[in-house]
Amino acid sequence: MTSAPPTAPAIGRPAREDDVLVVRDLAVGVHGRDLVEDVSFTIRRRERVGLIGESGSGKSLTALTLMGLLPEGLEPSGSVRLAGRDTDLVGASEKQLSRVRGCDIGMVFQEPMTALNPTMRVGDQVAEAMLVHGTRSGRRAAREASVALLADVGLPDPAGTARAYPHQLSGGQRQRVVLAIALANDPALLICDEPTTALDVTVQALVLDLIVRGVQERQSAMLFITHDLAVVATVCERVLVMYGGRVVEAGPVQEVFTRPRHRYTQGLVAASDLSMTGEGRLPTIPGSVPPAGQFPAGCVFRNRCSHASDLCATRPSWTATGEHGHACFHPADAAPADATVEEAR
Ligand SMILES: Nc1ncnc2c1ncn2[C@@H]1O[C@H](COP(=O)(O)OP(=O)(O)OP(=O)(O)O)[C@@H](O)[C@H]1O
Repeated sequence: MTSAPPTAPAIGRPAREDDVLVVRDLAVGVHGRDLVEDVSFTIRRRERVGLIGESGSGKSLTALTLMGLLPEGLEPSGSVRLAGRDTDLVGASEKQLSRVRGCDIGMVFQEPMTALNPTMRVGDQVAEAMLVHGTRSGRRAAREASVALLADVGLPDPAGTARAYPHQLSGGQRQRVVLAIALANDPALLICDEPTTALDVTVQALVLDLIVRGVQERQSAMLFITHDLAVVATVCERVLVMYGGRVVEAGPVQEVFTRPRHRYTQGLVAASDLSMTGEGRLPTIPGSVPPAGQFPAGCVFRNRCSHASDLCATRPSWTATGEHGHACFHPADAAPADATVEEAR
């Protein structure tokens, strides 16, 4: 077994040339307490990574930090680097960040209406995204490309849809417009935060399919935030599990979901649709997520964990076998670790 210094668990893999996003020791603080802490991971080209955890785990704050969109008063620290950009996105100026957003990083959030301008035709909004970042020269070329892109995301009558205002479209159609805008400049990374949660169940699968197709065609990487483990199992190859503002487990989806090691992940999987057998009720994780700043010291999950011992009052180090790592003193199904912390980073 190898162990990390208790204050800085490493989550990730060896650095590689095809790393698109490298996040190191990311934290988000407010009034002297950390809402997100020690978050480190990498995403490679074409890789689709899920970020899961209950409400209040720190998923959205992590994503907002990557894009420089944290609300006023929240302080990021650590480092976020994108392939091809010299600047660290943590601490970058608004000018630098706005070049990255919409060009290197595309974004799809839960509620499409908040991402769209209600007073502008949707075709113009897609064209604008291309013009702002200079990937199309000339309004006419951008307009033509925007209609093609609206067709690409499966909108019927793309030329007619381009002339519509957001309120004239259904929720699923609006989210497809947002996806078209997010993909307009062939981003290196697409970040999706619960992109289908607000949609009618009948269109959820369609939008998921379009998202996956969109990133595959552009060879983009994706970070996909959701509560829904079944969705992660469908669209992602790798998963990060967050709890209490930290990543507690990470690895290939199939491995993490079939052989979870952290007791929190084990609870999430048992309580998810993945465990649905058609009989009886799913178990739940005892207790609830504490408010930010009220997680226990040491292992953040220990006050809800039936395996917790005195050891858990100290911070568990990050332990990895291959690409599957966890931070838990009493893991389930623990194979012997084979990676030192430096190797795992
Ligand atoms: N502006 C803020 N000021 C203070 N605390 C905040 C702020 N924004 C979020 N938090 C707190 O930080 C913690 C993490 O929030 P975050 O939104 O990242 O969780 P999440 O895992 O994305 O949850 P959900 O799935 O519900 O979106 C929560 O306890 C939340 O209340």
